[in-house]
Amino acid sequence: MISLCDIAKIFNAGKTNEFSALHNVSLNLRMRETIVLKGPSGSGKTTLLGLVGCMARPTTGRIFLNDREITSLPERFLTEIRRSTFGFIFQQFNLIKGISALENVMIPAYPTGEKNSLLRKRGLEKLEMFDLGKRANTRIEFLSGGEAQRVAIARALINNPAIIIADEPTAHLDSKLSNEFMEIMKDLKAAGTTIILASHDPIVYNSALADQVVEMRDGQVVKDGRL
Ligand SMILES: Nc1ncnc2c1ncn2[C@@H]1O[C@H](COP(=O)(O)OP(=O)(O)OP(=O)(O)O)[C@@H](O)[C@H]1O
Repeated sequence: MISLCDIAKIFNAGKTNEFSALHNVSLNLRMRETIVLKGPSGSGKTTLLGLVGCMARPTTGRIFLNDREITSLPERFLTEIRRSTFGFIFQQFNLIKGISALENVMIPAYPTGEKNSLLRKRGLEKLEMFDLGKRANTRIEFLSGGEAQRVAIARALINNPAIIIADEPTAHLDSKLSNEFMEIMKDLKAAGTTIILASHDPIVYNSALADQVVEMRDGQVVKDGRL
């Protein structure tokens, strides 16, 4: 279970441009389920994903990951939890041009300090999961949109995360690729992965995959429904 207790996030606190991005947010997210954060642009979805994924800390409130309070942990522990527990998929995939699909997939695993040959093997396995073994040495800019999407998912899986966090993953995809993305999420869920998606795409929030849909507006949860 991931529990958020009375979370607030204030940017630029004490300055003239102080902004309250999240307030009074309390949520329970169950492991092995699929949770969708839904809401208009600026409602706080990305900020919330960042807190859950240990990329930032709340200004006030506490976050528990499987009963361990993570909010007050020193930075090096947060970094370790982030690396070992979470896989991230970003809106425009954030793949690095000029290097190969395989090198992109390996990037989140470099800090583990594992031998390069082992990392390459692991990266290839992930690419092969998505039928991309043949494209391993192809530079990112030569891949199709669908291939790039699957490389981004393979990269998120390189450290075998228990939790996948995806921020507007279908925002730049056509309906066919969006549905393909959800099919891949379905397989990951079946394998026991917890999936947290932020999206205002009906293909995502109306998906049968969603166990919980959290609706956000102006930095607050306005609806928290289990389906
Ligand atoms: N580092 C920051 N400094 C100041 N304000 C920020 C910062 N990050 C986010 N915000 C503000 O917090 C609010 C919530 O942003 P957030 O990105 O979480 O919303 P969102 O629901 O994910 O929107 P989108 O769908 O457009 O990504 C926005 O008004 C944004 O401008």
